[in-house]
Amino acid sequence: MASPEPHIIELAKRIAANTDKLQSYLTSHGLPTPSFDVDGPKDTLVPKTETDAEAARVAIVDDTQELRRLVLGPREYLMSYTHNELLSQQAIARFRLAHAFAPGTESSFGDIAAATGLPEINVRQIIRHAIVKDIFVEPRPGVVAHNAVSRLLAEDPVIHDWVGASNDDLWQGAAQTCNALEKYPGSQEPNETGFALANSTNATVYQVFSQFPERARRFGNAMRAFTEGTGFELSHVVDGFPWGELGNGTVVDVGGSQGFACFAIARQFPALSFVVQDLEPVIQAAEKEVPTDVANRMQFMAHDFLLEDQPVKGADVYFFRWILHNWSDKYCVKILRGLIPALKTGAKVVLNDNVLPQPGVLSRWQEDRLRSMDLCMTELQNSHERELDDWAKVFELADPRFEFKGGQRPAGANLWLMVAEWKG
Ligand SMILES: C[S@@+](CC[C@H](N)C(=O)[O-])C[C@H]1O[C@@H](n2cnc3c(N)ncnc32)[C@H](O)[C@@H]1O
Repeated sequence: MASPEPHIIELAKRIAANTDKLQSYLTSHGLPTPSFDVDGPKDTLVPKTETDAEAARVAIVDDTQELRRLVLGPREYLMSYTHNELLSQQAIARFRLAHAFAPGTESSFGDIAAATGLPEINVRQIIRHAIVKDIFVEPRPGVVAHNAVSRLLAEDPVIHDWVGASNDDLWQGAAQTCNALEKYPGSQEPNETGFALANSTNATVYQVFSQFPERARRFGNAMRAFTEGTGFELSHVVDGFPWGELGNGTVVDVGGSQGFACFAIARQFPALSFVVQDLEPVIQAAEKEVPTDVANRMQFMAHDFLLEDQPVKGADVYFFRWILHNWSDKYCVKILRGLIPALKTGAKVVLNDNVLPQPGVLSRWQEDRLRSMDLCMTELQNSHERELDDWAKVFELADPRFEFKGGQRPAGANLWLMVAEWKG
């Protein structure tokens, strides 16, 4: 019997086959091949509906990473200085190195130093480190030019904000998280976090950002880059719950921000009425921007769910989109108990939120994103992402009269829709 093929050969063959599949898809749809040339595409765009081509792309990401780690071996893998990747990205964002010269032109370390105020020696070390990570190119010694990645940083302010916030805010919090876990063992408080230690404060992330409007703006923009991506479309909320069965009922969107989710639902279900609740400053801004086609069915209301019980009594649905994952179990229980005085029998609490998968269900790449977000919640808020059973437990802890009915992730969506019914 032939001995089985070594795993690295199996991986390499799979990578070749999937790369072929991806390129055939791009060619047959007139799409550009991936390239970091300065004029290369910003994304390798394969619509999620193209399941074969997208599966091939995802498999390439997973398999190339595994192959790389295998050929490094455990020792070199662990000794590969991955944190410095963040340092050169942080420096590029902090000192606006990508903005020091225009895409399509060339520059020198000295000119970049003059444009940014950084010493030339630091510019050289940062840019040359970034170049080995595929950001910028050096076509001739000492001459720097943009590639597609540095060009994106130069031209897309939202991506620039994402890189800035993820390094200056998230990475700093991450680096202090073990210190916070030691200092505040088992804490569920949002001000006893790595982020708080990194900012030498005992304030929460919201309180810190309220003191630094520019950081708050950048963080908000960075989060928006994330939440406006594929899989977060509001159509999943509109189509993923039987809103029509509520007839002319009322939906309260708790922590509803500007009310975007309600606007989308309202357009599809003209008999429903909505109350959008959020903190006072958010509501003040939101009220000024209500689209006229739904304005007569939208009420905006300042409501702090940590300080007050739910003031809207007898609604059919209390909707929480991307709210409870921000809070530890202690605060989720508090928020849910705050609903109880308002709940009529049969009222539903609808969550639109992350659900952690069991290990190995998703691709390694997708799972890594979710596990990273899980850690992020701890770094920032002492919260964590939850498995479906964890969500059930939160309702059970809040009150046994909540019947958690589970949920589903609409096809192509990132967030799940989950329902609990009040049986009180
Ligand atoms: C991650 S955002 C989600 C916003 C919206 N539901 C969405 O899906 O886009 C969290 C929201 O919770 C709001 N929030 C935070 N603390 C709150 C509190 N104590 N009471 C009410 N809203 C709060 C924030 O202002 C923010 O709008």
